[in-house]
Amino acid sequence: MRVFKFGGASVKNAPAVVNTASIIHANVNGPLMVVVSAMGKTTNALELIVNAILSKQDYKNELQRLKDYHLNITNELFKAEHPIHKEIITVFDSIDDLSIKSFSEDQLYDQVVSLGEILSTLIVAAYVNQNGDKCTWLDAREFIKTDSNYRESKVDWDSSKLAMTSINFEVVKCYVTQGFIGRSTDGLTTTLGREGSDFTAAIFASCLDATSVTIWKDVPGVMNADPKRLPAAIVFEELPFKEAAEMTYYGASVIHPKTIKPLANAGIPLLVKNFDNPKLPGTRIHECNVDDLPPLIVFKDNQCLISCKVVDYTFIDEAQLGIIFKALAELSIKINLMQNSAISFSFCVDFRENKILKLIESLQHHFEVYYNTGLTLITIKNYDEKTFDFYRKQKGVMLEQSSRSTLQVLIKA
Ligand SMILES: Nc1ncnc2c1ncn2[C@@H]1O[C@H](COP(=O)(O)OP(=O)(O)O)[C@@H](O)[C@H]1O
Ligand SMILES: N[C@@H](CC(=O)OP(=O)(O)O)C(=O)O
Repeated sequence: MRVFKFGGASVKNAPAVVNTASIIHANVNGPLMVVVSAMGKTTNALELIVNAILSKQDYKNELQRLKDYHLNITNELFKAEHPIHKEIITVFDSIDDLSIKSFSEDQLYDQVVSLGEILSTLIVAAYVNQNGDKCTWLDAREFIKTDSNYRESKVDWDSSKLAMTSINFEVVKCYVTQGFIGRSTDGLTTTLGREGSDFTAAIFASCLDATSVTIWKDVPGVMNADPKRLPAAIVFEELPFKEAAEMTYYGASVIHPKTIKPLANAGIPLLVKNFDNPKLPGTRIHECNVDDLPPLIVFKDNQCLISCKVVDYTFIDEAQLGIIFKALAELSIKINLMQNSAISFSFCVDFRENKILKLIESLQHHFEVYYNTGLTLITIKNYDEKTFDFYRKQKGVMLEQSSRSTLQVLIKA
């Protein structure tokens, strides 16, 4: 059994859905589990709608725009009498009901934002069937069981695996299901964190003991840098799980960071392939050794550098670090780079405004706090002399750190 995952770019408009269906067609004899994300930038649009509902602002225009976007796609793909148009309208109508229910902010977020994946999978499943291939729409929430930590839910692996024993590939060869979403024990829809559909593919693969996972992207495979940043980047034919895990940890957005662990633990290869050119070999991530990997460069934008300086010339010690780490843990903020001197501790984190302002406020009770935003963290794994010199000499370096294999520089662009 194999798992395919199609992201937002693979289903961003009608021709993209047709292309996705053609890739499914070539593999539909299965057994196949197809995981699909929301179309294009739908999740961002649904976030705007949730924010408008929460701040009691008008959300109807944005909702109409998103509804039109989906209905334009169904109008291009299906005849007027096809039931899909009505199904899509029903999903959009449900947002009005959700907006007046007494959910917490995060619960409301998950109930609304998860609808992007419901919409896309209804359309893809209907189109694959119209195309003459048999596939069954599967509600991922019946199988991906999570805790109640809305927006960033943790998977209950045992319950999910148990639920998946009812999936029968003898009866149905091809299922189409949603990435990114699950269900809590409270019975409400949950989400697994932004860009979490790759992770969903890994969960299904691990629980169903798949032979491989293929994630279909707009790039020819995993490259030694984001080709949008470095057009000369080269494609890896194969990569060890360890290298891929580290790349994602440093911020390479081509694969969601939680995807690698379940696959590596189960020994399930991860293939990254190009949806525009499925014949290209792509990248195979598996247990292997690759000698002489080229320097691997990861750019992580929207970084914030925070420096905590002691106020009375005490040296930075374990107690002071304890205060800083406790504040970070309470807000679930991950450090991307850190460095200490005698009287100050500096660290770099993703700039999520709400959380960071709360963090700074809490740290100001103990330290003089300085911070800079709008920074980019560049990580170069397996650097050579040329890349090492080049990135250290970038303009605006604010912090720099290197080990025997990895150089990190934080720059103000
Ligand atoms: N090392 C890398 N190799 C290939 N693509 C990368 C890399 N780092 C970042 N990317 C970016 O990842 C994008 C694909 O991921 P993403 O946009 O999340 O796809 P989707 O949402 O369709 O799943 C590419 O368009 C590319 O710009
Ligand atoms: N639609 C969700 C989940 C996801 O993984 O999307 P994509 O596969 O397009 O990155 C998001 O945008 O966060």
